[in-house]
Amino acid sequence: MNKEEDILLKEGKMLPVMEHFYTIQGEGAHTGKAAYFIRLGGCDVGCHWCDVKESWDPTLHPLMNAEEIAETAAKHCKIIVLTGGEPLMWNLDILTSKLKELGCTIHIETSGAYPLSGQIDWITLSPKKTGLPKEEIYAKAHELKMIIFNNNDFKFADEQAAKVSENCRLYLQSEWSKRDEMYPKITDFILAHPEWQASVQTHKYLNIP
Ligand SMILES: C[S@@+](CC[C@H](N)C(=O)[O-])C[C@H]1O[C@@H](n2cnc3c(N)ncnc32)[C@H](O)[C@@H]1O
Ligand SMILES: Nc1nc2[nH]cc(C(=O)O)c2c(=O)[nH]1
Ligand code: SF4
Ligand SMILES: [Mg+2]
Repeated sequence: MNKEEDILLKEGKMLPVMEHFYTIQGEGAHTGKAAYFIRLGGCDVGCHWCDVKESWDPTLHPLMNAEEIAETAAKHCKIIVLTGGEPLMWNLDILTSKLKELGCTIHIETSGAYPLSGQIDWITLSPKKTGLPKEEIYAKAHELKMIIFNNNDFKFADEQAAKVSENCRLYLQSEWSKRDEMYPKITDFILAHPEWQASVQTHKYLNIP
């Protein structure tokens, strides 16, 4: 990245966009709703099971004008999901203020490993041991979505749940390749701890993006 691009990124005027698409939210509290997804490149959290590793290197994704991407998204629908990669690596101020001006509700999918920026209406926090959330985001999260890859992840889920607000919804989602092994365990866990709910990556069953 050259100096000029670096400045535009810091100001949030340009963002590395890996892909943007209109689909149905597959996970969490808003499952089943039409939403426009904007997937930003760049992540250094390093989950070995990440289902979008192609997003990690931000230099592989074209820089797009933040206001233009907002306009494109808002033409399709009014629920916009910012994801990645790790969307909070970037300054989201310009993108989100344009989306707000266009009447959108803005959701974010984040590990919380970087400081919050922009105007966000719904925060889905999915903490990772390899890059723990910044302390400030716990109180602001609307849903906590813990990925269960192995048995130790139930303990990590409980520890993270102790840090969010009382109103925050709590979800357990199996890591996709472990779903046959982990959903029976998630079921038992939820029956014993009914404050938790199950989240399934429904878009993968529907064969949609
Ligand atoms: C690809 S991440 C991008 C947003 C952000 N970096 C994060 O991790 O929250 C979007 C969501 O997918 C989840 N996820 C990623 N890979 C997964 C997998 N193999 N199985 C289940 N969920 C996965 C993440 O935990 C996160 O909730
Ligand atoms: N349909 C659909 N729903 C999703 N919810 C969170 C996703 C993500 O990758 O952040 C995602 C995704 O990639 N597709
Ligand atoms: S934090 Fe999100 S994008 Fe980054 S590696 Fe983990 S799941 Fe993938
Ligand atoms: Mg996904």
